[in-house]
Amino acid sequence: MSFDLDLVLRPGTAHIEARFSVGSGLTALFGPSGVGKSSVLNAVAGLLRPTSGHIRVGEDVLFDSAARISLKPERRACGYVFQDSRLFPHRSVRDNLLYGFRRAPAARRWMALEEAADFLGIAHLLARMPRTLSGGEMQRVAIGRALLSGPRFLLMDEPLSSLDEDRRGDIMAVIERIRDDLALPILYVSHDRREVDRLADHVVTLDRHAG
Ligand SMILES: Nc1ncnc2c1ncn2[C@@H]1O[C@H](COP(=O)(O)OP(=O)(O)OP(=O)(O)O)[C@@H](O)[C@H]1O
Repeated sequence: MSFDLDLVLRPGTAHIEARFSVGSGLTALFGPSGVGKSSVLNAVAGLLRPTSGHIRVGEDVLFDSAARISLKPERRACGYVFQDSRLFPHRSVRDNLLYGFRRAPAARRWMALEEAADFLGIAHLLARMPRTLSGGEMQRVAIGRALLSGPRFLLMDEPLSSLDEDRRGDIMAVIERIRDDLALPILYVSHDRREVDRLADHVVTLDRHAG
C-alpha cells in the first residue's frame, strides 16, 4: 500500500471527499475542474487541514483525526511539484536544488546534488538563473529540488500543463524513471487522459459532493 486516504475537506464553502487506498507506483487523481484535486494534494502535504479522516503513506500516519495526529508539513517528507515550477527567481539553479537538501535532516537525504543533476540532465545548467531556462528545464529543476529534499513520496500537480508537446514527452519520461527506477510513490493530478493512461498505475476519480 502506498496512499491510504479517507478525507473530508471544507476549504471555504467547498465540500470535498476523497477515499482510496492504492498500491505502489503512480496514482493519478482525475476529475473535473474545481472538484478538489489540488486541495487533496494540499491536505497530504499538510497545508490544508481535513475536518476528519486519515492520511497514511506507506507505514507513516500523516494525519488521523480520531487519534489526534497531524504532522507538520516539514515532517511529512513529501516532495511537491507544481504546474508552474515556483523556482526562487533570485537563486541559481544550484541554490534552488540545494534549498530542500539543506533543510532536510541528514538521515533523510538519499540523493546528492550531482546525482540529481545527472538523473535529470541538468548538470550543465547549475550556474544559470531560472529566468534564462526554458519551461522544460525549469520543470526538471523543480523536480530536482523536490527529489533533493529527501522525500519518501512525491505530489505532482499538473506538472506538464505549462509545457509544449515535445517537452511534455521529455518530462513524462523523467516521471516514468522516478516511478520505476527510484520507486517513489507519486500522487499526480492531471486533466489529461492520455497523460494518465501513460503514467498511472492507479486512477482515482474524484466526484462532486453537494455542500
Ligand atoms: N483556500 C481556499 N479557500 C476557499 N475555497 C477554496 C480554497 N482552496 C480551494 N477552494 C475551493 O475548493 C474547490 C476545489 O478546488 P481545487 O483547486 O482543489 O480543485 P481542482 O479539482 O484542483 O481544480 P482545477 O482542476 O481547476 O485545478 C473549489 O471550489 C475552490 O474554490
